[in-house]
Amino acid sequence: MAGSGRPDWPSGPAGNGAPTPDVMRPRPAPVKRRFIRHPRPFALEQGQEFDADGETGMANVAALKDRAAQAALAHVEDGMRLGIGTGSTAEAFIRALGEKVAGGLRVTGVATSERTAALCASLSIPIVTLEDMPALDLTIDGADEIDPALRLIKGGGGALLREKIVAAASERMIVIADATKQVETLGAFPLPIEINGFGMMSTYLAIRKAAAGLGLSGDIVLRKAGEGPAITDSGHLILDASFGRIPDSEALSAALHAVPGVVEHGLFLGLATFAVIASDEGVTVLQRA
Ligand SMILES: O=C[C@H](O)[C@H](O)[C@H](O)COP(=O)(O)O
Repeated sequence: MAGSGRPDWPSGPAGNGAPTPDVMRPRPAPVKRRFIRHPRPFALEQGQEFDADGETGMANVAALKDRAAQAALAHVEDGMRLGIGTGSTAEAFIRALGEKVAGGLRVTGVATSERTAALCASLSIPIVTLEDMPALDLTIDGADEIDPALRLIKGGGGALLREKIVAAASERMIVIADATKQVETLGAFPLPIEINGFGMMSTYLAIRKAAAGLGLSGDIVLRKAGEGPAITDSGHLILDASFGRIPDSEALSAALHAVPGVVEHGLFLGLATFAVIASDEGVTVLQRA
């Protein structure tokens, strides 16, 4: 675009004329995870890979998710108002909850995504909206990363906004995870940032600047779903920011919230009451350090 001072953008992915800068290229599908999150307690070599569905080095990851989900179920009491999370670990919990409900447990849930709402409906778990039931007793949800202070990265499944609203409306939040999610410092998992589609390039640049002010850099990419951008349940876009290591999550959270166009980010700070972590050694409860 000669003379405008603006680079030439390819045509927009959002169907609204919004630009697609090179830096916002799609993220490759995370088929395999490199084992960098937590060297213990598994009998894996540092750097060894395992399949996302859990074939290497420790018991099937899906089985660990089930184990964490079952342990969390013990905290669900008759009559509770429940926030119900999103993702594969949350789905293990929902299936276990469905069996309890079929056996007579009475709960009323608020779903953190359309996907979760559909699964709950298929299992006859009663679901209402957060407008109908704005205060909740307990939310149970998964996470992408958990640090020793129970700070979380969430949003790998794109549900961060509703998940955060629901968690904040709950008296307690229990995080369920397999032990690969434990990290010393957040940031190996790209941080999801939900943004409004309007002015997304300006928002992207402002995020870069805010992060640079905290000494953070790295790729920030627009999440894709097939050929087009991934659209959240609330109609927004997601940027995944690979900062690598986030030494001050609170400062980054505040800096991101100050950017117009940022709807929410995947740093969950001060929301988790405790975490139920499943590994080959069993289930441990992680309290805030
Ligand atoms: O948006 C998705 C959520 O934050 C999930 O809870 C998170 O990505 C963890 O998902 P999973 O249990 O599938 O690893």
